[in-house]
Amino acid sequence: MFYLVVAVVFLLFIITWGSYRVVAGYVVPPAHFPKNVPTIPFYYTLLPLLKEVDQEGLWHKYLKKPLTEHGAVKIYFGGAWNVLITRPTYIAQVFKQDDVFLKAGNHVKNPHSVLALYTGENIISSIGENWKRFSYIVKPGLQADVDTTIIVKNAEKLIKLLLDEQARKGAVIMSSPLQQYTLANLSEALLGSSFNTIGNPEAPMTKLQTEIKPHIFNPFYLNFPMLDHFKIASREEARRLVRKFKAELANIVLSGHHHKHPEGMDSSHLGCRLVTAYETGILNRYHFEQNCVSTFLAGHENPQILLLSMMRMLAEHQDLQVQLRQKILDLSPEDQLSASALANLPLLTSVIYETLRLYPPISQLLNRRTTEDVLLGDNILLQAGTYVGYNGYTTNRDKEFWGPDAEEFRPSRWGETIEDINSLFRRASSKSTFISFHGGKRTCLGIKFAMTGARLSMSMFLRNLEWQLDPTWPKKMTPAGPLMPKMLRLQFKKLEAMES
Ligand code: HEM
Repeated sequence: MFYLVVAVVFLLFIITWGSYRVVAGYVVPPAHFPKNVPTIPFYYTLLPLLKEVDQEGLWHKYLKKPLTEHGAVKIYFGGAWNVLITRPTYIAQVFKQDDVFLKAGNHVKNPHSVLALYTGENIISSIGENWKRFSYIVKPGLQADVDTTIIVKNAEKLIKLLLDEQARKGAVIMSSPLQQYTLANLSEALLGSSFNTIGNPEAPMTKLQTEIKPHIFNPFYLNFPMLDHFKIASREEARRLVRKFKAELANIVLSGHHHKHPEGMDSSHLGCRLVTAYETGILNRYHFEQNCVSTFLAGHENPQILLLSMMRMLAEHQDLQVQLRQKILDLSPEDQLSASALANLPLLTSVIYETLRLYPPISQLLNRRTTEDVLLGDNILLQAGTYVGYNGYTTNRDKEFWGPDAEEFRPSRWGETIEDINSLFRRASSKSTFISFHGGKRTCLGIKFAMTGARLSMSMFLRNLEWQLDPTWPKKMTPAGPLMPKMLRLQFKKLEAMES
């Protein structure tokens, strides 16, 4: 009997200890993580699961103080503990020591997850020879001039759609029309095919995205990707949708583009380069699909979010909307639709940069892992294998660089002339105090397309429309994932130019 009791007690002890170790493995950071960096409580990551939250509200309550005081925190996200950094000098170090802080995308972190099936190995997530090969294919296509008449024509369609919606409902929820618009620009101007999205919510690319997104951004699986090891019915459905989406996207790019550019890899057209690379075996089917997906996501989501935030800012700052509209109308009608003339309009560029500074679409990114023990700054020791990421929302508001009003929307801080504005952009990027486009060797390759699209779109909107916030919009940001105004609702008025 005595031995039975001892055995039971021993067993209970082992079970309790084992469970504690498993739970503790999640709830507290690993022992080798730096002790001189504060820890964000584990439950922070679960808040979007428990109640309705707003990313900006969460930032003010939990992240702002420790991040501004220490420049780094330990945080649980994506099934692992990470060191999240924000101090510009730390970020500059990470961008510079790219091989020590090596990119580690979802396909490396959680290869079994639905997220990894979705994003996979592509130009954004890859490293080494694959990254060089993908860059060789994609970079010239993104650096070439695009046919801007496509963007103008799509903007005309969008404006009609917004006015119809306004007439029918008295206000417009902006995310879906802007997604349809940026998808049309991406497919027609960059890929040379057509997703046929504007005014067509049933278009396969829009519909599949709408179905996939709740699975991908489900905070439960984002935080506990290990659950994707199990055959859960909803996750199997998510896998089916992701596979369908990838196959359909690849087929649209292939069939929409076939033989349009006979010059193959000498072409500077992105769609042509991707298709030729696949047809000549430079890319296998997997890498072709994943690079189509990364182009699809980066190429439409970020521009969509930028337009959402910018329209919100101009709705909240009516004086600026009037001023910017006047600057555009002061240009000749041709220049109002010319990418180069608009690039020389200081106020337009400073409004875009200021929006991106305060509201970087990718506000937090945890996608690096140290390949060796390394000292971050003077005194934060990171062991090999530590996941590292950055929070651009905090870094872009660095008071030492941007001044005491760093949290205010003030486009004039960028300067009055286009030379001053561009020079501050370069200085802030090189000092890692403006990281909305990332930085260093892995800087965003789509800046030119994004800026051209944003300038032309704003010119078209301002020439034809006046807008304000719908007074019932609750001014909330998305709870997690890409940072944008949640369900932004605007009210539009048609301007005279439109009627003629
Ligand atoms: C406002 C618009 C945009 C913003 C704020 C933005 C931001 C970013 C950020 C933060 C990264 C780093 C991502 C990471 O490391 O995971 C990135 C990389 C990249 N972006 Fe963009 N992006 C924008 C538009 C675009 C567009 C329109 C394209 C066109 C397809 C594009 C293509 C890329 C590519 C190819 C990379 C990978 C560069 C590399 O690793 O070599 N981006 N972008």
